[in-house]
Amino acid sequence: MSLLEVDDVVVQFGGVTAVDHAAFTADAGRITGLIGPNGAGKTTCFNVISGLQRPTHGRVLFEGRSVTRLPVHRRARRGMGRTFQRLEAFGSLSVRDNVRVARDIHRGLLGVLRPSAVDVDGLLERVGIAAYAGDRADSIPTGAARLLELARCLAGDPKILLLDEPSSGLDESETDAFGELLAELAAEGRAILMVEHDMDLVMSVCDDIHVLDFGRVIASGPPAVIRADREVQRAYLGYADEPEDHDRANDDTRTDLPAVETTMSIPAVTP
Ligand SMILES: Nc1ncnc2c1ncn2[C@@H]1O[C@H](COP(=O)(O)OP(=O)(O)OP(=O)(O)O)[C@@H](O)[C@H]1O
Repeated sequence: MSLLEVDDVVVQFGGVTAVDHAAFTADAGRITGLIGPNGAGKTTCFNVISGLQRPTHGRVLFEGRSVTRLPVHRRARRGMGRTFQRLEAFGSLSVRDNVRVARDIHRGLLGVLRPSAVDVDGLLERVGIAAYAGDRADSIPTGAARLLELARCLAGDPKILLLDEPSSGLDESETDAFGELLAELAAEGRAILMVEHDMDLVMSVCDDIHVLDFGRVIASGPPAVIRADREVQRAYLGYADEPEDHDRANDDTRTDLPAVETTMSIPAVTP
């Protein structure tokens, strides 16, 4: 049984079908990528999983039980943690206090009665932003703010981490360190489901990948399978059968993923 199961989910906004009978899973101890072109329905799926969006049809199962009708905070209590594309920290609080607040909110009344085992400074150290602990959250670089989001999420000790564009704003060495941290978090038994546009990161850290296009899951599998999938290549690049038309693919306005072109283009044919 998978920790998280998205079962035949449909989301309609008026006449727009944002998610179209999507079904996929995320397992404990594994890193799962949810990828797809802009507007494919990735964030809407995250909203359905975390409880911000009620699906028009379908279910979300967590640990084998439906959470489809549970509000956000009750899903969080069950062990679902989420970061957002837009940074959500309290700007006027220090980095350390932001994580403290996240930890205490998660624990609710219990937090007042019993000290938490979550070591806030240890968490800052772990995600690599201990140097900013005393700084106001709105004064730190974007990459550090992105890692603060992760620390705030980890403060609730989630069983699954739902990460929305977690590497945006990170430089190359920060992204490498971030990939290693994700692998460690998964090795501890957490499930990680991430929406991510950096294909180098996705292809190097994910165990499983689900590809959405126009709200439908068009492919699921390990990175090597996804990389070779012709429908995925078509969805991302606008071509699959005519590699000589690469320049035309570059003009495809639905493709804003330059990293994909280097990592997912059809391998050159050697004579
Ligand atoms: N609240 C809304 N009302 C109407 N349409 C919406 C709403 N939210 C999303 N959509 C539409 O649903 C579709 C899926 O959007 P969504 O943001 O989930 O895609 P995405 O894959 O996360 O895109 P991106 O990579 O650009 O963040 C898009 O066509 C979008 O315009």
